[in-house]
Amino acid sequence: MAGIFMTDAPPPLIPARSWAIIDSTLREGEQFARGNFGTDDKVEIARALDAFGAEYIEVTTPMVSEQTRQDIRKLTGLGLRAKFLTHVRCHMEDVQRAVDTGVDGLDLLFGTSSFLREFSHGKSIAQIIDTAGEVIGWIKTHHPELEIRFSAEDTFRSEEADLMAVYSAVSELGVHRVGLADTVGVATPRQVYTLVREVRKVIHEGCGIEFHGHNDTGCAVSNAYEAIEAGATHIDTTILGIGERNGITPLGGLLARMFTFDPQGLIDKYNLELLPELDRMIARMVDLPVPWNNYLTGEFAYNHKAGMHLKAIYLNPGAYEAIPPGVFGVGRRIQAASKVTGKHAIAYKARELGLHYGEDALRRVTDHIKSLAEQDELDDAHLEQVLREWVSA
Ligand SMILES: CC(=O)SCCNC(=O)CCNC(=O)[C@H](O)C(C)(C)COP(=O)(O)OP(=O)(O)OC[C@H]1O[C@@H](n2cnc3c(N)ncnc32)[C@H](O)[C@@H]1OP(=O)(O)O
Ligand SMILES: O=C(O)CCC(=O)C(=O)O
Ligand SMILES: [Mg+2]
Repeated sequence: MAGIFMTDAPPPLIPARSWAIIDSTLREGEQFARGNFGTDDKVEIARALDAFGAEYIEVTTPMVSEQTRQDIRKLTGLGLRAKFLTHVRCHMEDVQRAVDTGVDGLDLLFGTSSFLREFSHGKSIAQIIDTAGEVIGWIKTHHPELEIRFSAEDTFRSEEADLMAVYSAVSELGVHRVGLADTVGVATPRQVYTLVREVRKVIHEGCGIEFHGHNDTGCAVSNAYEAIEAGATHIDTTILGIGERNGITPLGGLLARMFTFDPQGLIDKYNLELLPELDRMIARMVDLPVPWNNYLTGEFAYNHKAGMHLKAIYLNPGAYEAIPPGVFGVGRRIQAASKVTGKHAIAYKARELGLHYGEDALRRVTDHIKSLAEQDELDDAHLEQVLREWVSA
């Protein structure tokens, strides 16, 4: 057994240092149905993400309103360690407004699918490349200190030849990162893996690759994982996954997935025990509960109930847990008094109370508890009462 990770851990397949989080709760999260953060909320979110250790915080474009522009200035003036990026259209006016906000970089985007070319901005691929040249050239001349990312919005419904033309053009213009966005959540993990590998071939060596994945078909976490496996360097997340429609890769889901490959790397990089606070903070701000089955922090994410599980859990929690909850600041709940319980769990509970049963008595009290629980769940007090009554029966 190797420490808290229960097994002779294999060497990490994907080192945590090979990728970074761009948390977009303050951008994509503002596009969530109930994401309407005031200035104080934004400051609280940014400070919490910074305390957690998020490498980047993405904020909404200053084009939204004068208040948004002032809020960005306030956030970038907080002196946080996390870098701020603002998400702007690949458009001169937007960029010129954005460079004044104190951010560390600009996340440019331009839709490349036929849907967005026809129904959003109306530009051809050649016009997109020309505009990108003008905009990126201007930023590099006037603000060489800024990180520049260029994303082909709706990447996974775009023609591959168009994508390669756009990505190689912006790479030659010297962007720091290119973005692949699964804007409508339609990509499969294999498509994400393949496309990231293809994009890597047409961009310069030091160019990062960012992945942004929506969760419409339930693949946002798997797709982010495949992107990393294929060589992506940055993943967009939001706290609780909030975003347009049903949202994007949740921070907690990404952490859970990646923890299994390099636990120590994640522990070194982030203050993981702050995750429950982050989830609760956003739940409060959007006035919704943390989902019961939320990754790591949901009320029942670490609830153990079946007798076969409980027997093993008491001996070694790793038998039925991939990730030790304590690392993420959460506890486990052992639900021993249910109809699906078994004698080992009951014996364990009894021992905790200093009670001991012979084998026959243990079988009988277990069956009694199972039949009581058929009618209604027993709470701990009721279980204790039954165990005490039956030991002397
Ligand atoms: C998938 C995503 O999440 S992308 C990010 C989405 N984020 C946002 O929309 C940020 C919040 N948006 C806003 O506040 C507003 O939409 C603004 C300020 C950006 C623009 O507002 P308006 O000028 O009123 O335009 P409106 O929102 O109705 O339409 C979108 C405009 O952006 C243009 N556009 C869309 N994508 C791009 C792009 N990548 N580069 C340049 N222009 C673009 C459209 O052509 C349209 O402009 P048009 O009226 O000249 O055709
Ligand atoms: O800029 C990006 O890469 C992502 C934009 C976005 O939110 C999306 O495409 O869903
Ligand atoms: Mg999005």
